[in-house]
Amino acid sequence: MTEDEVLAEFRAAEALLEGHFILSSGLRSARYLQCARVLMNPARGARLAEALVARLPAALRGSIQAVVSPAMGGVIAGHEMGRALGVEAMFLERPEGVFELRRGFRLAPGTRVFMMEDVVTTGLSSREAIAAIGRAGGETVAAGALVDRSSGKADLGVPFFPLIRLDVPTYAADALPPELQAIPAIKPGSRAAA
Ligand SMILES: O=P(O)(O)OC[C@H]1O[C@H](OP(=O)(O)OP(=O)(O)O)[C@H](O)[C@@H]1O
Ligand SMILES: O=C(O)c1cc(=O)[nH]c(=O)[nH]1
Ligand SMILES: [Mg+2]
Repeated sequence: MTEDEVLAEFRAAEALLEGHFILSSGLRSARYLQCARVLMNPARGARLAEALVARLPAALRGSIQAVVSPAMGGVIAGHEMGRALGVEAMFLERPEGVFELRRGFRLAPGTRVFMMEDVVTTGLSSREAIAAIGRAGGETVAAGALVDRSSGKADLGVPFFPLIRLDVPTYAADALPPELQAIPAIKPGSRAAA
């Protein structure tokens, strides 16, 4: 699947939003990739996961033993990656503020994990997820995301395979351009405000 074909899936899902958004990191942006709208169509989610799996080096692909993803945004993306890779998919959640495996999910020591996100902006959520996988005994051998909007800046500490890379500007809350200052901000994600 080409970058244009992936973007066409996002457009068809009405997932390319414009406005004034408060991101998980607290940064602001005039654009938001609403992956939940992409993944609400199971066939579309499966197509995108298969496209990402097809991009993984064969040796890596064959070595992955589990997919782990950070809730909420990563849950469906991770589940579809598990289906495409033929391995189990689990998710991390943070009801007490720090990502952990719950619900009986567990990793045998040394399990080779693919960490799957929906979107990477600063990479903080991904790094927190990878740290939680390590605490649970797993080894994150690579990470993926539907979208890397970090402009190539996010360093996850493991090989990273985004389906598409987008260059989308972000701004500190006290350095907004006039067009964003003029619009009320909304916060679509679920991380508690800092
Ligand atoms: O790279 P980062 O700067 O960490 O930003 C990306 C993260 O932000 C969003 O999640 P959010 O924290 O909004 O919560 P959600 O997944 O529960 O919607 C998204 O799902 C990623 O997890
Ligand atoms: O950084 C984020 O929180 C974020 C950006 C984006 O475009 N989409 C999303 O779901 N989260
Ligand atoms: Mg998230």
